[in-house]
Amino acid sequence: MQTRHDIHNETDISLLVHRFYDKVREDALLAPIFNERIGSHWPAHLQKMVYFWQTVLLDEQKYFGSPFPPHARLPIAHAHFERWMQLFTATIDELFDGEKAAEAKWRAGKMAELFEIKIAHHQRNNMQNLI
Ligand code: HEM
Repeated sequence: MQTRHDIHNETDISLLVHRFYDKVREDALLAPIFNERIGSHWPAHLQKMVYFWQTVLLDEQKYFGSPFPPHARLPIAHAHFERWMQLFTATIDELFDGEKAAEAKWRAGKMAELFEIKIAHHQRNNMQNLI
């Protein structure tokens, strides 16, 4: 078996991103949510996510967006975040091993937690506006 190494460069990030979203696109819970929004723009989304993780993990400033707003109105809750994290963790563990690999899982977990709280807040406020 090939030994796993740490995440070092853009090639590693690109492999991580492509493998992860391959899993997402095969997942019965997550695929419809992503496909509904992304439609035929998968190549652009994947490129953006490579830039995002390059920025977060390698300190190469390639992503200049705001990560949260596109998620605010997605019809997702705890189960979706749990599955997202399972697939992300499985992808990292299959491909990499090391400090950056551990940091990727840690950062993803923190962002997932934050997004989940903000989305739940957003959903509650929207409900209140309807009453
Ligand atoms: C169940 C969990 C999640 C779902 C269903 C989800 C779904 C999506 C979708 C559909 C988009 C594309 C939006 C668009 O192009 O209109 C997107 C963008 C993005 N997602 Fe997620 N996401 C999830 C979790 C996360 C987490 C945990 C992170 C961070 C680690 C993350 C980071 C991003 C970033 C950086 C973008 C690009 C934002 C931009 O356009 O600048 N997502 N996500």
